[in-house]
Amino acid sequence: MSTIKPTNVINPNLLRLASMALADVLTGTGPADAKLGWFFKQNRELGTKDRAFVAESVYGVLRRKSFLAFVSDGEDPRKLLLAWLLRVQGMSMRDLDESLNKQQKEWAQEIKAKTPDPANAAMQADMPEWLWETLTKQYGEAEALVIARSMHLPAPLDLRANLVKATREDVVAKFASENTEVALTPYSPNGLRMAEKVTISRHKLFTDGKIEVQDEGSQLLAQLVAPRRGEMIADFCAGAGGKSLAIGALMRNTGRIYAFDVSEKRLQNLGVRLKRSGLSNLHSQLITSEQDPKLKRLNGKFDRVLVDAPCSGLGTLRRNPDLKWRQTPQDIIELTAKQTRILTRAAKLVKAGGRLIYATCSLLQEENEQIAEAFLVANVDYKLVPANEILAQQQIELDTGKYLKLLPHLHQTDGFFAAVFERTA
Ligand SMILES: C[S@@+](CC[C@H](N)C(=O)[O-])C[C@H]1O[C@@H](n2cnc3c(N)ncnc32)[C@H](O)[C@@H]1O
Repeated sequence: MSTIKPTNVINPNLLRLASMALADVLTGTGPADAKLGWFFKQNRELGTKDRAFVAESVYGVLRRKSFLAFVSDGEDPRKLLLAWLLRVQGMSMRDLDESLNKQQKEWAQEIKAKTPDPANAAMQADMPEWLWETLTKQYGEAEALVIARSMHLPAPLDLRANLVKATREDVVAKFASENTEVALTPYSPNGLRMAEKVTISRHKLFTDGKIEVQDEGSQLLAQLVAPRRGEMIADFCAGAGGKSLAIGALMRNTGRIYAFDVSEKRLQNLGVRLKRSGLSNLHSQLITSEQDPKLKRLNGKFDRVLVDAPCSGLGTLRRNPDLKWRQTPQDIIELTAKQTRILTRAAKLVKAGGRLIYATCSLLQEENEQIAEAFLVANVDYKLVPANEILAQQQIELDTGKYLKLLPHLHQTDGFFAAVFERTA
């Protein structure tokens, strides 16, 4: 839904700046969020509203790029931006009249006149051909289209109450006292969903560590790990610690969590979040790869090992729409090989009777079911534990079968997949 108020925001200079930011992002040479961060550093004079406009328009164009390229006859960022305002945001020529020069007004007329062929499903889905074909093979055309379209909308802002410092009720009461509308997430017992986007990073609840930003789906993965107090847990691909922190809180700061990752920068971010969280049961450890010799002494030591594997991220297109244009079929082949290597190594860390949880934020069977099934064939000392049974034990009413499979249009979360294996010997 548009938050842009044309009359008080858009002006020719802002359109120019947004086009520049978009041009940079469209080079595809790096993630959109990093490119935008760099752009804002170069343009420090931009105020909050102007930044919001630039970010919203860049992400808006990325979500609908193939449709917008069709109606604007190419990938000129100035035309794409105009097309987004007119054809996606529903602005009229009158709304934009004072912001456009003569040439832009001519472009706008042309953009308004073009209509794509309604039978072109890949354009309706707004995906590259290879991805659209893969999804239709997997889900059938009708469901693939619903999934693709659900990714055209931005994600809501989800929070997790940090049980070490506050209950969900405390957090709701605080927001209510400020007249900030917030709903309880339907599945995660500790989650909250903001009715509107707010700048949460300066809110006292956030700076005090009583809340964290975390998609409800990601919170559910921590629930699927089902850690018990006092246990030894490994988060093998911990990144900036979204799931490690949620697991630590579920354990009420008892036991020990090892947060491994190959990225020093991500582990540094985890350190900042860890300080705010008040947890003292989390130990982060940089590794060189899944074969790092440091891991050897930990073989067979863990009750739970989570592998939140590096993946295509195609389940997060609401937040990272650039991924659908940046990923290639070759990337998927390389990722699946890496996922298998990481899962195979991480499995050695699990003790007999312990569990290994494999998770991705991908929509593709190649990265999900196929990895899980091949793992079970190659590792006869593991058996599958149905995800629906684990969630039911946690009093979470969510049954997606033996695997956890979350989709935005069904669960209002990012797209996630998870499989749980138990070590039998
Ligand atoms: C999906 S992200 C993890 C997100 C994180 N678990 C969270 O909840 O915020 C995948 C992570 O795997 C890490 N990674 C990539 N290759 C790895 C490897 N060989 N061993 C361990 N971690 C790896 C990446 O640096 C990245 O942080």
